[in-house]
Amino acid sequence: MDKIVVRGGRALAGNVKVSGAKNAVLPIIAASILAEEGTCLIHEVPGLDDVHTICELIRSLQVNVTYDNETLTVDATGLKGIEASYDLVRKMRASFLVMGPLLARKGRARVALPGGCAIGTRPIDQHLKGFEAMGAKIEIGQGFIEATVDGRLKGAKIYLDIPSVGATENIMMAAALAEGTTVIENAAEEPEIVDLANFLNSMGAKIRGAGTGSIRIEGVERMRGCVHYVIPDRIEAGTFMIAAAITGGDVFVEGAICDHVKSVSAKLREMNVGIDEQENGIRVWRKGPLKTVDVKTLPHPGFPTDMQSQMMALLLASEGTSIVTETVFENRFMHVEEFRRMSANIKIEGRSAIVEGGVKLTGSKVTATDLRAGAALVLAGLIAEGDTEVSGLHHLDRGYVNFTEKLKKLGADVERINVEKQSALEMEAKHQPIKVNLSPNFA
Ligand SMILES: CC(=O)N[C@H]1[C@@H](OP(=O)(O)OP(=O)(O)OC[C@H]2O[C@@H](n3ccc(=O)[nH]c3=O)[C@H](O)[C@@H]2O)O[C@H](CO)[C@@H](O)[C@@H]1O
Ligand SMILES: C=C(OP(=O)(O)O)C(=O)O
Repeated sequence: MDKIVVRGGRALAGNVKVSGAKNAVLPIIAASILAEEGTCLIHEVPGLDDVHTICELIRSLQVNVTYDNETLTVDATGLKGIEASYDLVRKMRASFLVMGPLLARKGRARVALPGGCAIGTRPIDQHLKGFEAMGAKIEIGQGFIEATVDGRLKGAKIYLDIPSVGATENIMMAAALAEGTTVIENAAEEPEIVDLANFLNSMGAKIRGAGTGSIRIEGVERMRGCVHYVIPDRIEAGTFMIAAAITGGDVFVEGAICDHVKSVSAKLREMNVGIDEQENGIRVWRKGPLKTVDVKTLPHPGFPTDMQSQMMALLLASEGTSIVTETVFENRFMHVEEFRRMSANIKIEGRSAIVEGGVKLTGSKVTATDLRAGAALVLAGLIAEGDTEVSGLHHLDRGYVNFTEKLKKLGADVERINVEKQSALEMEAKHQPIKVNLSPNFA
């Protein structure tokens, strides 16, 4: 087990490079199993735990996968299985994204029920509604969802009750190989949807409208391998933008796409943070005292829920009271309790958190309750008095590559420590034999 130890007080400065987007690469890897011929060469693949989990999953379906130097090669020509086990789905909900591609290519898919998680119940009714509209029969039992279809899926008009990212992706992947045209209305508009559509189109799919609320997919009979470069991670970019702002630093976030982080940049500007949008990244610096702002999470292009806890950390450093409202997930305030351990004053009222800024944070032992909470606690640690120890890093490792190293390079006093190794060393030091001085004077 590891923990991150942060000693607050340093302003971050320098250049940090953003890795490929977790939320883009996961559906892209799921989609790669649609290729009946050729291999997919996917570049800018971050070495995250979630990426390894989805690779393990498609390997269990007899797909050949190799990962080298941020490039993933997928050969799905020999795809055989149709099942995603409970162990893999439990580890990572995005495993559910293989359902659409399997159903489209094999006519059958059996995937363990994802269940709830730390941020909410996260149902999958919209995914299933889409598959059913395309002619699939859905059965749920023994902890699995089984979808089957006679022949090919049929194109359909699907209206999503919620612009769900996962449902839009799953339906888009299934529809790519369906017979006829599918239209997804009230589709999610996140940049990751556009990246997936671009990938599918390079594989031979015919998708238009990705990035808007209405996506039109003309089904094709076969798909093939292709070459693709994954977009930079806008949530990692936003996290480093906040790291610069919270510490009163000056950081160039290399690779950040300005359009993808528009809502974060807008809020930072309102808070008195300097934002200089450049072609290959964004420079972020603190202009003066941080002003308060209210924040409401919404589907893209609104403020992302995946940036809510990091933003809350920043608001703790502002001068006054702000209100953070979470509308995407019903239970994404678990980090509040951990911030309170650091002396933060935050009150929860329904779906809103009332955050009192300007209270000096104190370093303490805290636990990441989900992956973004892990990053947010480290951010708070950067301005706390004394040491902050963040555990529960299996969450953080799902979504951030070399987080500690990247912060260190910017000048943060931060260390990742293996707890077992550290206590073994401490024990060893305690039990060192007492050295006897055998110099001639004592002989
Ligand atoms: C791997 C990945 O890309 N994960 C992202 C994806 O998750 P994910 O795709 O799971 O998120 P969704 O957009 O589907 O969920 C948004 C809301 O819709 C609800 N819902 C969703 C599907 C459904 O069938 N029924 C239903 O009610 C969910 O419970 C949630 O309240 O988008 C979220 C919202 O931006 C992000 O926080 C996650 O980081
Ligand atoms: C909630 C997140 O991811 P996931 O949907 O994979 O749980 C996230 O990236 O913050």
